[in-house]
Amino acid sequence: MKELAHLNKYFKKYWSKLLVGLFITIIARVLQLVMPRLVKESIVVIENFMDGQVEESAAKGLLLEYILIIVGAALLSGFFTFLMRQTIINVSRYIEYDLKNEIFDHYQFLSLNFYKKNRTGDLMNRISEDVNQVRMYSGPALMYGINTITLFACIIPIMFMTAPKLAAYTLIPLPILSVLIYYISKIIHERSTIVQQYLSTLSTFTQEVFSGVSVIKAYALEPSINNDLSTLAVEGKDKSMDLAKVNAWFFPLMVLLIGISNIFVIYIGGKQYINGEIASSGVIAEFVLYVNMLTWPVAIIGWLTSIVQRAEASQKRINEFLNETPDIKNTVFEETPIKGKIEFKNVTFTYEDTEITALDNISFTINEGETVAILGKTGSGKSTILDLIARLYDVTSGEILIDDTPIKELNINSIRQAIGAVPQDAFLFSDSIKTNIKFGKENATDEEVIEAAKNAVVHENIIGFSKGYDTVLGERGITLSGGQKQRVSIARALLKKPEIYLFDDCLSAVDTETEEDILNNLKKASKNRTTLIVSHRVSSAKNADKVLVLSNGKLLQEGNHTDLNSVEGYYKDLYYTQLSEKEN
Ligand SMILES: Nc1ncnc2c1ncn2[C@@H]1O[C@H](COP(=O)(O)OP(=O)(O)OP(=O)(O)O)[C@@H](O)[C@H]1O
Repeated sequence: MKELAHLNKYFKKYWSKLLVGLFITIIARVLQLVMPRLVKESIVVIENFMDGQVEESAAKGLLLEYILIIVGAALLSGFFTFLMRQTIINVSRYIEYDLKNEIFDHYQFLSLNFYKKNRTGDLMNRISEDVNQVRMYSGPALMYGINTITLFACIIPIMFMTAPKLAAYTLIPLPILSVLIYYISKIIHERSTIVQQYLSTLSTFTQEVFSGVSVIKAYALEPSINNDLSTLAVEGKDKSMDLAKVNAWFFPLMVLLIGISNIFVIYIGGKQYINGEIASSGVIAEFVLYVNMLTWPVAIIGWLTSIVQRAEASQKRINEFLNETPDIKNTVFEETPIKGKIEFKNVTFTYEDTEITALDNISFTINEGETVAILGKTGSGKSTILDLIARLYDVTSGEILIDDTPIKELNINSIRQAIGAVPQDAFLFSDSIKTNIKFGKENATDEEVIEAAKNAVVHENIIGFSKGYDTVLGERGITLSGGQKQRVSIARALLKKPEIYLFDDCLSAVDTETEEDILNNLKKASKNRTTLIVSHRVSSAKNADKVLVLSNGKLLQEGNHTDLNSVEGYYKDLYYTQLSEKEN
């Protein structure tokens, strides 16, 4: 229960509703007790009538009175049971809502490293499946727990007061039922976890197949994919059958044990009645009803135990993530406006997971408003520089200064708000083009969106779609070409009008002519704004104030186009190679 203590703050939050639920449950169960007692009284009345102790009309009157009370109590008990669910189960839904929000908020707060260490499926599972297990504890388990305790507390003393020996014999099979249900629930849980795992493997597999359907068709992989799928499906079916087998034991066992308890009541009660140890056969009927009322709560003890164990395990998994702290910590809480000067001082950076040193003792300065192109072979560390400026990672050694202040002494939100980043793999949400562009500035007007799209040279493409800017993208809509995606992503950054632009190889999928147009527009749009353009093409570097050439994480060359073109080296070679490619 140590892990589940995390939920206590929520129980405290909703304590008044839970207290009301507790009272309602007690009332509902007490009302339920009216029926067995009055059934016994009715039989006593019939026995007395048979013995001639009561007149027919008086007996009929009493029976009618008892029937009406039983019906009234049953209706009231039903109504209170409804209220019980409305209070306690509703509280568990509130707790589920709060817990999901808490986890989601925490996820957003964590650094990129956390997402690299953990698989998306795992993140999703903890916020959905695990929270669901925990909800079973905070709702149904709590409700049935209170229910069971109340029923036990009321029925068992009544039984012992009415007929102690009969009560003792009748209750013997019930703990056995409880233990059996506990073991069966445990096996059911183990097997259903395996079935769940198969289902999730199957859905991940099919999801990947659907996403990569073009590759599968192009390589005619359908037969082998079908084979893999049917192997997975057959294994999943076998596991489901295993689960169905134990599930099938659950109710027959319950019925068997209730039957045994009933036989005890009738046999021992019957003997006691014959011996005169109990006054009326009505007691036997009363006890049969008690046994039936107790069976479900007794069975539930086993079920509750396994629910609590499962919830504990799920909450442990949730707590593991909730206890994660972000690697990148914001220690400055007031806003720190950014102008745009960037300085790298002997920066070395090694990725924790791969232990690849992406940047090795790099130093350079970019003045406010300057445009800098970063060139270099693939894997030379260009994107890493941009990630470090956005403080997605902290440097391993050395220092990054923004506006002459160490980056760690600046508010992390202020830094990110001052940045308009266009990543290498443009990511667009399954929403309209307009919403995707407005991601950069939520309150932007339509005119501003159009202006940004024009500067990114994608406006003509957008208005070519029948729904224009309202065209929905992604799974629910159309698929943009690689170049169109990149340009929508550029429009998003331009709309933001940030102090620092970070363009990460974002023109790789557009033709050289469009690239030229975009670069000209960028020049205007990014005037007086610090701009870093990572590229493989010299065309992106020609107009830059400065060019940085990287090789294996080291700074190989630094200078402007003219400087670098006048010395032998990577830049000049690249320039002439690309020039001759263009001419050819
Ligand atoms: N998230 C990451 N985790 C671990 N290693 C990484 C990560 N990103 C990059 N690397 C490694 O760091 C090195 C530098 O990568 P980086 O992406 O900065 O290069 P790049 O110059 O931008 O390459 P490209 O031109 O292909 O985009 C590479 O060896 C890469 O494998």
